[in-house]
Amino acid sequence: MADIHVALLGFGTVGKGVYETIKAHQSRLRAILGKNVKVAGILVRNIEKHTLPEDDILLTSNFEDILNLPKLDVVIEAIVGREPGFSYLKKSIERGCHIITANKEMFAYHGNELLELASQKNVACGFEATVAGGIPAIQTLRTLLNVNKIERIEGIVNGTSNYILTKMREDGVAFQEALQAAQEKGYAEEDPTNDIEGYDAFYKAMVLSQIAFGEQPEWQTVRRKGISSVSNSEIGLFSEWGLRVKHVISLEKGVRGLSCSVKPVLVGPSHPLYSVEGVQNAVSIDADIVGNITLQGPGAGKFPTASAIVEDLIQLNVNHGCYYEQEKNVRFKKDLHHDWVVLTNQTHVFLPDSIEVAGRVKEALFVNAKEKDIERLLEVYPGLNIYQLYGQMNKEFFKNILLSETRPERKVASPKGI
Ligand SMILES: NC(=O)C1=CN([C@@H]2O[C@H](COP(=O)(O)OP(=O)(O)OC[C@H]3O[C@@H](n4cnc5c(N)ncnc54)[C@H](OP(=O)(O)O)[C@@H]3O)[C@@H](O)[C@H]2O)C=CC1
Ligand SMILES: N[C@@H](CC=O)C(=O)O
Repeated sequence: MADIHVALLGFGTVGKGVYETIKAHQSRLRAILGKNVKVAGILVRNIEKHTLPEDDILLTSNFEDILNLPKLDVVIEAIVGREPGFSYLKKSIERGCHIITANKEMFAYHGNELLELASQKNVACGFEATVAGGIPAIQTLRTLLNVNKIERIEGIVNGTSNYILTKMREDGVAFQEALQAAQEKGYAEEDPTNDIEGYDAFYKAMVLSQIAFGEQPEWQTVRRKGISSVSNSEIGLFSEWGLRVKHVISLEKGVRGLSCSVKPVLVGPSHPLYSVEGVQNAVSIDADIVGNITLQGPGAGKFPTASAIVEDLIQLNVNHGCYYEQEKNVRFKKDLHHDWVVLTNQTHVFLPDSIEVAGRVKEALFVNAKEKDIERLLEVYPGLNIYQLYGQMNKEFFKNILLSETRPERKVASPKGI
């Protein structure tokens, strides 16, 4: 039986997950592909760190050794950052290899160029693992929603942030402790700045935007905020009110063109993202024919990510080179009003008439306003913490908050040991 020769660039959490998955599922892969999948070479930064269970795999820190392998069909990239991943994948395509990547930062910058080059060279490019770990969001958009026009995408796409926020709320642990646990579990990047400051989610939003809308918003117009400023006391207060802090990306065509935000928001129990907890991610897609589809599953980690990559391996053959680029969607919607919670921190805040106050509880103002009015407010009062509210700000909502406020002892989760 013939072999498919694969090279792995990177042998960390993801690379090892792919290797072990290929080994453990060889007979299934053989049954689907009619070929054995053989790992022929592995590229790492520092070979001293690694030992391989098989002798016939080339382990190297020199990419040229990989390119010079006598037989090479697919190059799977799971290293960190824009370079050298991009250059390595370009060279792999030029050699005539199919490529698969998990590297969202690199793909947000260079995805189009790689897809174009792959199509010229008649090879395929898989990138399922770049967004939301094991959830098949990319293939759903790429191959299953072609007649539908995508109107809006909303999602929790960073496993580390969701894991940290859940741990802080459920166990009262401090931010740093929760982050360390996420690193130990292989969810967070080696340098977790991208995870906690919202860059990782931003890159994933750009990849989604490209396939859903055929374009990306101007990067500098995107409001990006991570979770590093969310405190245990805020989480405790919101939790008393029945609300959860979630880090959410939102992509939509509005009157001001394609808009995108990446930020922590408040989610009420009636909203589908409320129950997405721990390392789970969710991608919620609104399309004109089908309506809403919400995909939920593990958003990071060794095997969920390996699952996305190995499924891409199957798609290379089944769906060779298929890439449907969404036409630029020219649907315009009204600039909508949203609900927001403004934590004034005792600052006296003057609100313009365009911001309607629905309620006030102690230092929190509950308002209804357009995003641009909130942006203007933040320009005047940069110190305010403002959360968009997902869920309904109705009578029941305020009744619950007022009830929680009149309870004799208010318990606010605080970091352990503080
Ligand atoms: N962890 C996760 O849950 C997910 C990660 N991803 C993405 O997958 C990629 C890999 O992530 P992960 O496995 O967690 O990262 P790790 O830090 O665990 O592993 C990175 C691997 O890449 C190798 N490497 C780094 N730089 C170079 C270089 N310049 N040349 C050759 N090899 C290099 C490292 O070599 P060495 O071992 O010698 O240091 C290591 O084996 C990242 O882009 C990440 O964003 C995507 C989805 C989920
Ligand atoms: N660090 C990322 C890994 C998956 O993309 C995350 O936490 O989501």
